[in-house]
Amino acid sequence: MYRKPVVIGVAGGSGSGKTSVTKAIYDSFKSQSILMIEQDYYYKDQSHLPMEQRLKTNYDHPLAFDNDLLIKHIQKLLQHEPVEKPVYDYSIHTRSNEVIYVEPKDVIILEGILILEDERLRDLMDIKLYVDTDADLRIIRRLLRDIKERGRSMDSVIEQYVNVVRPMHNQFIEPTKRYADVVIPEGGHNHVAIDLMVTKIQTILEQKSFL
Ligand SMILES: Nc1ncnc2c1ncn2[C@@H]1O[C@H](COP(=O)(O)OP(=O)(O)O)[C@@H](O)[C@H]1O
Ligand SMILES: Nc1ccn([C@@H]2O[C@H](COP(=O)(O)O)[C@@H](O)[C@H]2O)c(=O)n1
Repeated sequence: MYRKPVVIGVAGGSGSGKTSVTKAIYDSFKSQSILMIEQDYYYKDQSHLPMEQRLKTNYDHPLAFDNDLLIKHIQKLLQHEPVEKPVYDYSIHTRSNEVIYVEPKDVIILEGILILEDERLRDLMDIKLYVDTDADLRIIRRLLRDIKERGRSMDSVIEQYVNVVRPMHNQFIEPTKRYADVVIPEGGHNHVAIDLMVTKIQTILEQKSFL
């Protein structure tokens, strides 16, 4: 006998605060059974490509992601089977050799810029969130984070933002807001929205029937 997991999707532009929101929800459930899956970890494997080729990839386009593998993994977790989640290394623009063994849990949070773009992923979700933060704040946050944590230079972050991130955001990410059940302004420090989400997830968990 087991309970069907609750699946929550958290989308939003790069630097909007998706990871912060996801972590805040995760931390509220620590005593319970919860796991996070980052769509970034499911960027297509590029280990067969030379570095100069990897630098040219458009990482903000839906085709950059291996959603088939992500969906396969979610379906396994929904059937209470474990999966081996890939690990992504931003400094080499491909997956690392590691994998993380992930056990099924009662709550699964899926987080990523384009997590609401694929209808097959949306169909697996019980709740869809979109973290909505103005573009000026997003680029400032991204600049600081990518230099500190992702091994990038200021020039490369700005060049990528202007030529790729911004146009792809407007074409593919922002339009997915219409699929969201809840839009969370400003991201990780919106404690009211996070508390409301935690309460809602708890209610769904209690309502889910045992199979
Ligand atoms: N509300 C906020 N105010 C200030 N900084 C924030 C806020 N939310 C997130 N950040 C910071 O901005 C950066 C990007 O946030 P993150 O949650 O990683 O965004 P995303 O996952 O959407 O790219 C991180 O360094 C994070 O600490
Ligand atoms: N090799 C890569 C892979 C992805 N990116 C950028 O990451 C952004 C998504 O991550 P967030 O945590 O910011 O949501 C996305 O906008 C890609 O441009 C990258 O720079 N290099």
